[in-house]
Amino acid sequence: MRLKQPNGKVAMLEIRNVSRRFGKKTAVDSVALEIEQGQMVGIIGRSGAGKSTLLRMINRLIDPSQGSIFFEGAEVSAHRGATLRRWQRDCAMIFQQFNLVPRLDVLTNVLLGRLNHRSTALNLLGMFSNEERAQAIAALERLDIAPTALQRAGTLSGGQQQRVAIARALMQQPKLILADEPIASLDPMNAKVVMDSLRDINLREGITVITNLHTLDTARSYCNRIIGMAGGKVVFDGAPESLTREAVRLVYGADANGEEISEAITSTSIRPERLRKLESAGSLEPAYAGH
Ligand SMILES: Nc1ncnc2c1ncn2[C@@H]1O[C@H](COP(=O)(O)OP(=O)(O)OP(=O)(O)O)[C@@H](O)[C@H]1O
Repeated sequence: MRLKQPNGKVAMLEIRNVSRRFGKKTAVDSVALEIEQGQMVGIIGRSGAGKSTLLRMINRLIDPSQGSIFFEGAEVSAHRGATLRRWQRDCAMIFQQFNLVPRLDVLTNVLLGRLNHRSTALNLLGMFSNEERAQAIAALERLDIAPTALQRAGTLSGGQQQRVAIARALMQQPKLILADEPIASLDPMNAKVVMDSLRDINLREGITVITNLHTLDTARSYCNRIIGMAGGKVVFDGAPESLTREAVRLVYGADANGEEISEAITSTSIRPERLRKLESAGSLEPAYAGH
């Protein structure tokens, strides 16, 4: 059965009372969410709040200890074999550390996004059609990195590697993109390029994007829905405008001195004015200023 949202729309992704335990530790605790097609969702929370574990369960990199996950009415958490591979094709994942094959060239890395679309025999032969190659080049052009196509992926900067990972995700022709801290290893300028690319894919193709973010202001700037997690539970779920100071405190709690966590601490900000302030305070290399 597919649940109707309060606005009458049908939820595309339903997470029904999902929990995940690791030994005695409950990483995700009875999470229930419904996400409509086309949303750009940011998941925020302190380190250890359960954000990665939640994304990994959606993609089935790990299994829930309890509860179930549905996508377009089918129970993702029960998929096995070919059905599971199809789901992992429909649900592309982007990681903080890019997860490219560094010794392979960029074009081949992007073509790897097609693997779950093809027969095992074709994959063993390692042959890609001209059409697939043209699609891969188009994906690289879209991300403005086509000139790197024949370079080894490992020689690219972090920002370029993440763009290759996004191009590879596009090659999967996914219905959903999950991004696990996609900008946590990037400088502010590259972080902006990567977030702009994800937003562009969300807006132009209508692909749902769910992304874990360490930085509150990035979630506010790019997402139309923010989910706040603390201690494995969802403690906030709403539009960026309703993420009040009180809600932020609920998500991030208090620091060791009992003081409220300021928004600056949860921010690497990709806004120029903040960069200038950080630079003049001596906490940022001048090279980042002006982006
Ligand atoms: N494979 C695992 N084995 C044991 N404990 C785990 C495992 N994966 C996660 N945990 C624990 O589950 C909790 C939630 O971890 P998770 O990585 O989901 O948090 P997070 O919010 O994504 O944090 P971060 O932002 O640091 O990645 C943490 O206490 C973590 O130590």
